[in-house]
Amino acid sequence: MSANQPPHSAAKDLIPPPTMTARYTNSEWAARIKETEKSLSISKERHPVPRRPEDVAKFIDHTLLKLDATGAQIDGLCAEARNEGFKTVCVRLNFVARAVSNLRGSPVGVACVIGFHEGTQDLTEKIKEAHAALSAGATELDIVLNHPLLTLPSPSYEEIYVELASLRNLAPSPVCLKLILETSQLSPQQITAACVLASAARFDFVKTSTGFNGRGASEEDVRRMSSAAALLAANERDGAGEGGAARMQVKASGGIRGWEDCRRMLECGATRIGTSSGVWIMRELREREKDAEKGGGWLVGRGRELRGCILMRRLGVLRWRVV
Ligand SMILES: O=C[C@H](O)COP(=O)(O)O
Repeated sequence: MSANQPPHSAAKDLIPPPTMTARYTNSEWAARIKETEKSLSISKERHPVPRRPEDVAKFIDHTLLKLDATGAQIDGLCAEARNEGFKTVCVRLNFVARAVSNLRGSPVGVACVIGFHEGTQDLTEKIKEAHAALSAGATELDIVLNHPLLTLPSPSYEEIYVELASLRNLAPSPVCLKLILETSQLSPQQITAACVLASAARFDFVKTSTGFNGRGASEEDVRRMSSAAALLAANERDGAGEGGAARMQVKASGGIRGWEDCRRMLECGATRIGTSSGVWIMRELREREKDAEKGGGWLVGRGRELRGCILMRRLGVLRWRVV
């Protein structure tokens, strides 16, 4: 099956399964979340970052979610994704079938946003959208968390979990499920809570932002999400928690405009980048490669004083620039 074929052979006839029932009460969830927050230590690790454009491309969801996007723009997006070797194109439901048809025969997947961008649609609506997206051939679903339920004075953890588990039930692996937290709307503790619930519902990714509400991805949020995912997976291995069988990954999205933003997110532990600037990032990387070929070079260090240096030689002059 190619990556952009419907994940279920009979996806067109798929009947949405019944919604899941609650797993724990709100106070039981609250205790689990509190325990996770207590044991959470935010990693300062610098994750290895690829540099070659063709390697970076595999981390990128090439995204076009503007409400006024046209069919021609979606065709262009798909052509760019094919050329660059991006991981997926990320589009709204009305363009999934078009993107699938454009990308047939290529390894580029099609991600569809669900509940975009507020996240407050009821579960039936989200299930309908997810079902339609899968039937049209989406391979990944980026679902917006109903974040107002998490920010209530008494958060509705039960309701959030039922929603996530029901969507996972509708879209089992290998469909890749990402939960968009909209971190700009959440406190650090609420971000941890969302990670606990997503992991318990066996989501593949937690994702920072829609790009339509408040600030986008931040290093702090990505580090917190990545550390929480690692802790939850370790707890699961020890039989002590609610973590997914596999470690959840982190998608950074919103406001990632150039290579420097992209690099910082990968270094903090993101393994997927959602951006509408993918082509510019690739262009920038290629220009850097050309610079290096002209006689300069990249020196990347992890010394105490310098995080990394670019050695550039232009007209026989050596120049150092701290990055
Ligand atoms: O999901 C991805 C975001 O919508 C992309 O946001 P951006 O347009 O700020 O790159």
